[in-house]
Amino acid sequence: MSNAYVLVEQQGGILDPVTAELITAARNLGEVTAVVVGKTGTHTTLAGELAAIGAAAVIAAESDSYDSRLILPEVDTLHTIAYNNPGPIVVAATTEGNEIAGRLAVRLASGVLSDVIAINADRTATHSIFGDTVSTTAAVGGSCPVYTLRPGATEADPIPAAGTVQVIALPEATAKDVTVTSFTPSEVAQRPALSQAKAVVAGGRGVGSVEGFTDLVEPLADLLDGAVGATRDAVDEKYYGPNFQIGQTGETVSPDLYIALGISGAIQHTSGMQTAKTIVAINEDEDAAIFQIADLGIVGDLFEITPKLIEEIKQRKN
Ligand SMILES: Cc1cc2nc3c(=O)[nH]c(=O)nc-3n(C[C@H](O)[C@H](O)[C@H](O)COP(=O)(O)OP(=O)(O)OC[C@H]3O[C@@H](n4cnc5c(N)ncnc54)[C@H](O)[C@@H]3O)c2cc1C
Repeated sequence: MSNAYVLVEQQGGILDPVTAELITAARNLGEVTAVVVGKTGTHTTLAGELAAIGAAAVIAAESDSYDSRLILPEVDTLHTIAYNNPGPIVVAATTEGNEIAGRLAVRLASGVLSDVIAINADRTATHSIFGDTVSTTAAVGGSCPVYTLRPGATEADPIPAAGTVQVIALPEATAKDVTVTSFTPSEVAQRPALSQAKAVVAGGRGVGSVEGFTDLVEPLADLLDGAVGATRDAVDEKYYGPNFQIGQTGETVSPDLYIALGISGAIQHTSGMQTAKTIVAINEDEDAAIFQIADLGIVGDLFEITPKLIEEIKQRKN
């Protein structure tokens, strides 16, 4: 049977849920080998989970110096493995994943398809383009085609597999490596990450101020155990941080529930959230474009409606 490689997304030995999506998508291409690149011993906490979500084999390339290196450990490892035993490679379409994919494709003389939403058995892949209004299918050449898969686009379908572990040496850093000399972790939010949240409450320019976010958007998100998002205009107005921007030039989210407060529904925003399962919009303009994709639309003043909604949810929770 043909094989496919998946680069495992993990932080300090904790598996990122996107890995299950990568394995599900890669299964169309063949038996999946999950590749763990990290600090010495990382695979010991991950191997069982990787088998449970469908890795037929796990290859771990680990080194004590991993934390002080960027990108090249993953590129070197996947290059070595795929050079010796060619097969398609699937990584997450993150900033790092896209860079790894580009470098790998050059080294392996294969094509790369970025930000795909599905991978097909014939090695073609599906893109969603023009603000997610059109789907296209693209083919890619080479014996080790590289795909970056958009997080949240594929529903994880874990089918347990053998997960046979093999540990290989991670080459030590050379003069080509970027070495991290100091590291300050970013502040960890109490709320779930936007890309993983089951519920997202997003505010737009209509929220009107920083206080609009802290008094209305955040409390509603917290009641739903959800994440907070924002439009670019809300970010540009400095109502909320740029890390929370949703849309073409921000995050793409696919939650079960998306609540849009004071958001007009510009295509650059909706391209990042229109795959949400249920969309609720509150906007005082009945012609706002967001209502075209909303499952439930409320025409009215968000400053009147949101506090009532918060109160109602609180009462039902008690
Ligand atoms: C290249 C490019 C990339 C872009 N990328 C992104 C992106 O990634 N993400 C993104 O979001 N945008 C992006 N944009 C910007 C996008 O085009 C829109 O300008 C933006 O999404 C609009 O944000 P908004 O809905 O908050 O603001 P507006 O369009 O100004 O809408 C505000 C809405 O709030 C409503 N409102 C006002 N007051 C109230 C109230 N009291 N109660 C209820 N409703 C009220 C209004 O009726 C209005 O519909 C991009 C633009 C370009 C050109």
